[in-house]
Amino acid sequence: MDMDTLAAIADRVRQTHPLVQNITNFVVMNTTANALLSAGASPAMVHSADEVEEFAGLASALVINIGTLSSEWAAAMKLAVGVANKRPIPWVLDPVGIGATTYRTRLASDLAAMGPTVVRGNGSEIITLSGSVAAQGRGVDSLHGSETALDAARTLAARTGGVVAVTGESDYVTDGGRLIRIDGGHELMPQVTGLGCTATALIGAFCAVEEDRMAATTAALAVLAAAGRYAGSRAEGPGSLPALLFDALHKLDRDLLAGHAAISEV
Ligand SMILES: Nc1ncnc2c1ncn2[C@@H]1O[C@H](COP(=O)(O)OP(=O)(O)O)[C@@H](O)[C@H]1O
Ligand SMILES: Cc1ncsc1CCOP(=O)(O)O
Ligand SMILES: [Mg+2]
Repeated sequence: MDMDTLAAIADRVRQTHPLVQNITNFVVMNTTANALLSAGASPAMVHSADEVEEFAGLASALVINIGTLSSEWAAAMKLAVGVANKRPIPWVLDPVGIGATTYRTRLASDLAAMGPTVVRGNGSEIITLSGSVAAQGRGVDSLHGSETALDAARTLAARTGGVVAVTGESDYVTDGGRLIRIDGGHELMPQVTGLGCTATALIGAFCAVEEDRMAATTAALAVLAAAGRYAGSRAEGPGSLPALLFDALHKLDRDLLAGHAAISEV
């Protein structure tokens, strides 16, 4: 997978403005919408059970993020996923904070059993969702480096039949067989809430324009890694990072991508 291929996927998002439906958490709605817009996609935060199915009939991709759950939202998520699977359109699962409570763990497992096109989580979330060990994690932040979740990621991908991405200092993407590593980003990124959710939403947008889900997921994470490194090196701290990150996503081209992110097949 070369940078030209990945940059071409990013260009396609910019040219076609895919409509991305997000059922996501209250904390990150604004950040996620701005990141999607900066990358050229068209975000819509639509979560009421009264309209999620109709909207999923129009969207080019669906993002399901369990960050701030309630039973009403959980029901709406399952309705929207039902439409996504039937059409079909790609849908991406972010199991935010799985392991923190029994309810959250059960819902994330139910959703994973519905066949997400891609699951994206941090190390602790992917380890817990894979079910290889008892619930891990303390909240929404990871206690595990991404490299410690690689076996779990492969196991989970084999079970869902889709792609699994684990993020952290390095990001990894697997379909259960191949494993791709993405380097870039910045140490300030985990100090800003919502950048994992941003990664998940970008994966949704990129899957809307690229059938090869390994390539789409790698491209989305490489774009965020490059924009994050570029923005992080110019930021004074976590306050200014989001604004600089949106600017970097907006101006990202092949050279910025190749100069600030690295891809390798592991
Ligand atoms: N130490 C780090 N150095 C560079 N990039 C990082 C680091 N930690 C996280 N990132 C990046 O921040 C984004 C969010 O990842 P992560 O923090 O793992 O998600 P979450 O917010 O869900 O825990 C990803 O693009 C990831 O590559
Ligand atoms: C802090 C918080 N609490 C519930 S959802 C959420 C946001 C988590 O976002 P991310 O995992 O992208 O940092
Ligand atoms: Mg997260």
